Amino acid sequence: MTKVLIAGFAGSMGQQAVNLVNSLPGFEITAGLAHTLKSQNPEDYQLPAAAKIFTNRADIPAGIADVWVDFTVPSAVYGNVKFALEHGFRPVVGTTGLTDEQEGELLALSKKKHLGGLIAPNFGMSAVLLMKFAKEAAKYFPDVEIIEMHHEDKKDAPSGTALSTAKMIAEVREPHQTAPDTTESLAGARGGDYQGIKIHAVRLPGYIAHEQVLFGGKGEALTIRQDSFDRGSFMSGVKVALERVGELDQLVVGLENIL
Ligand SMILES: NC(=O)c1ccc[n+]([C@@H]2O[C@H](COP(=O)([O-])OP(=O)(O)OC[C@H]3O[C@@H](n4cnc5c(N)ncnc54)[C@H](O)[C@@H]3O)[C@@H](O)[C@H]2O)c1
Ligand SMILES: O=C(O)C1=N[C@H](C(=O)O)CCC1
Repeated sequence: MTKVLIAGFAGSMGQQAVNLVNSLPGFEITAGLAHTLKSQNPEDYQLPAAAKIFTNRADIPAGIADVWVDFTVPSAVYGNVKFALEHGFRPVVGTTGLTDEQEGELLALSKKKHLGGLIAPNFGMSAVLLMKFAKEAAKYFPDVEIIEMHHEDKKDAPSGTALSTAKMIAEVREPHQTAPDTTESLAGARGGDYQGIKIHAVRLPGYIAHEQVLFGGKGEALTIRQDSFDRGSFMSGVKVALERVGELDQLVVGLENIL
């Protein structure tokens, strides 16, 4: 039986992960980490009655779980993953907001500890395919902008998926600015900039998670779009990660790298 700790179990994604792990043969939730809680009864969050709830990660004993699933907040994720690796938990991380420098430090720590894990900015198949297709398209259409659209409760901007998309595109094109002479008469009108790739972040009620990658060429354009209409759509990727994480001997970034 693989023992699982879920950090952020009371949140929107945490609750999806709880339901997933409860339904998976061979896996059991043994612990949960939360920030603040209305109830200390695990069953109020669909956790098994025997699961231990923690509100301070320093209290979590090594050995209580094999895998640390993280759907928390950008401000907590680096400390959580570092703690997980230092205490022998294999991290499966959906929380966004890690910097390149933080990812590099965590990768080095995972190698030192010979402990595998996965950091995936998006567990949805449509987003993984969008990123792959966008990287391919950028070889032929190097002028590109990204529009990501999310619910109004999202804490970080741009989304982890949009940043990953930009990084993958940047691998196959020369860094350059499209329309470099544009003057912004309203600050921020041209969006954020990753190596010359503009990223626009939309936050609106009713939305869940969506992304468009717009490519422009001479007399033609290509638009690639994905939509996550339901948070349940991320769970097939989390399931793959749970099943594969035991085979990894270091941290891997991107679900596409374990499919
Ligand atoms: N990788 C993916 O496919 C994917 C999909 C959706 C969301 N996300 C990301 O997952 C994260 C969570 O999203 P959400 O919609 O569930 O958010 P949410 O706000 O609904 O849930 C976050 C939970 O984390 C808890 N929390 C806050 N600080 C904590 C800490 N220090 N330790 C433990 N728990 C803490 C909060 O109390 C809350 O219950 C975000 O970073 C989001 O971008 C990733
Ligand atoms: O709801 C969110 O928040 C999401 N965050 C991820 C991101 O930042 O890319 C993935 C999609 C949902």
